[in-house]
Amino acid sequence: MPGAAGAPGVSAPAEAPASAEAPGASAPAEAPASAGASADTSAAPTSPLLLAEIERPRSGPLRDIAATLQPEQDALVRAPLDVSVCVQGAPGTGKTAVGLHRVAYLLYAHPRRLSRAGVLVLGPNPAFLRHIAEVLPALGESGVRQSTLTALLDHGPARTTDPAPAARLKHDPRLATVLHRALHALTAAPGDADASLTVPDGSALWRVDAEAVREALAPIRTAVGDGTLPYRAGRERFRARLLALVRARAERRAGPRTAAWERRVAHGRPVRTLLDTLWPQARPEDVLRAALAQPELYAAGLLDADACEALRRPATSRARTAADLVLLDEAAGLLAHPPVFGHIVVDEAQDLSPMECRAVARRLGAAGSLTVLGDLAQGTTPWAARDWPTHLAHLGRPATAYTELTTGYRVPAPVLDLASRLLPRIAPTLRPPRSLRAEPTALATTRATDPATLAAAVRRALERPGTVAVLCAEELPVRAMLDAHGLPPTDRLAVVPAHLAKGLEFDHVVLHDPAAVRASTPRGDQLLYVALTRAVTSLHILHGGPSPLGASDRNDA
Ligand SMILES: Nc1ncnc2c1ncn2[C@@H]1O[C@H](COP(=O)(O)OP(=O)(O)OP(=O)(O)O)[C@@H](O)[C@H]1O
Repeated sequence: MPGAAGAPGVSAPAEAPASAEAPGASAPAEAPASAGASADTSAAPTSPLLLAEIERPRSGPLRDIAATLQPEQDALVRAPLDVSVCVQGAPGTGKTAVGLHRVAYLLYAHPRRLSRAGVLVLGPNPAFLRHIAEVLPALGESGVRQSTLTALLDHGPARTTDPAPAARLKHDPRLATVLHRALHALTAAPGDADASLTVPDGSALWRVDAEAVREALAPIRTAVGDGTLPYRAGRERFRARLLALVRARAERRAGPRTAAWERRVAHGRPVRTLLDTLWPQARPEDVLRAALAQPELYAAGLLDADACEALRRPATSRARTAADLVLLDEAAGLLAHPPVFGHIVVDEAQDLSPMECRAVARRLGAAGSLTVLGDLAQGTTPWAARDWPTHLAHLGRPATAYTELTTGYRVPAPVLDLASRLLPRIAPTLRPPRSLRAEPTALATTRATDPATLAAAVRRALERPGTVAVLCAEELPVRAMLDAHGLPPTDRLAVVPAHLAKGLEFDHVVLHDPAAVRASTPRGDQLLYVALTRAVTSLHILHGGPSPLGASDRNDA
């Protein structure tokens, strides 16, 4: 393993361990706080260099932190390539930064293996990808694919939406079995395969009887049935077996055959017709359509009648929802394996559904490893992870090493302490984070949400250096309020709906109407937790009702 001096942009801090150890030894137990390594820098004085670096005003996207990487972060960055790591971390503990520096380090340490196998960084949305886009190039790495999951799956856009119950069901891992059964039903069971093969060849006719065809088909069908062979590869293997049977008969009577003869027979009409009967061509859409048209047929023992009804869609429907794209990917994965990567970083992993986790797992090579970054407390999707062991199993790496980070670099202490009041409700097993930065005047609250108060709060924030964001439930009404007061969006001022703020950070945040943010989604407490934890320097909360989380109204941000 190269020494600290070698890796470009990933130099070890003075206190860093000399060699990389896998953080944590095993998958987390049910209560993750007790498992693996955990952060506690309470004894270490905070270096002025580190504080200056964190507090340097933002003028653009996330920066590299190579010069001030902390020992607990460095150990994660340098975990060996064949070790998958899961980092549970409170907001602003440096998970994203760690994941990106790990990519740079691994590419430095294993250039040939990883440039051949490829590295993928998955983020929750395009705004997040823009936020992190500069880090890897700054560390000297430009060949890494950075993508959202939807863009990676590449099954086109969603054209409509599912009712909530149907969407939840479609993200349920039992749908993998439903699709598998639907595909399996497309092939005739060997017992039903009463088809023989007759191949005309000049003046000869080569016959393979139905019994021999059945025998050829059975083991291939079993391999596809138990998931060891993709469907399309099964069809080609069946074709090859049929060809071998015809060739054996022809060679017994007429001597050796040529490669051209083999090609002609393998792709000629008799073999093609038999294949289409016993092993028809299938597209992902066919599998999904079949499964949703008659869910009760394929979901027996898995889903009850109500669930089947919620899933049902006429076979003629061309509707395509976001969840359908994930199911199409599952079906496509049954037909043929997608290209794989040598290492995948999954950021905001807590928000993936089990079916989305499977889409990630499909793209990880057999020898590949994962860096899973997330926070159970920030799970805002209806299917967000409730615990890591289950999630890591869906990601195909149940034995992933687990680490919990609790030292907050981004968010000042008064703000992080306020947000942490939500933790007993949203993630009771997690330990509250501890901010590295005291910043006693970082938090202000005002009991008013009207446009004039909002504009005044924004103007006050703009007087200070750095970026300003208004976080809110809905973007357009807030933009209209600011426009009316001569405050259009600029390089320094953004209006961001809370559900798109995940992973982002701003020097100053004005949180407009937290009650509306909370009410905007069933996992409103989690969304509020995200919104409360985006500020590096100041958070000003404008609220209409009782003070959020019992914060006393103060106007000193
Ligand atoms: N060692 C460090 N030195 C300097 N800055 C750091 C360090 N660690 C983290 N930071 C800074 O803290 C901020 C938060 O980091 P990051 O976005 O990686 O946190 P996160 O855990 O992914 O947060 P979230 O859960 O909100 O997505 C960033 O500005 C990052 O550069």
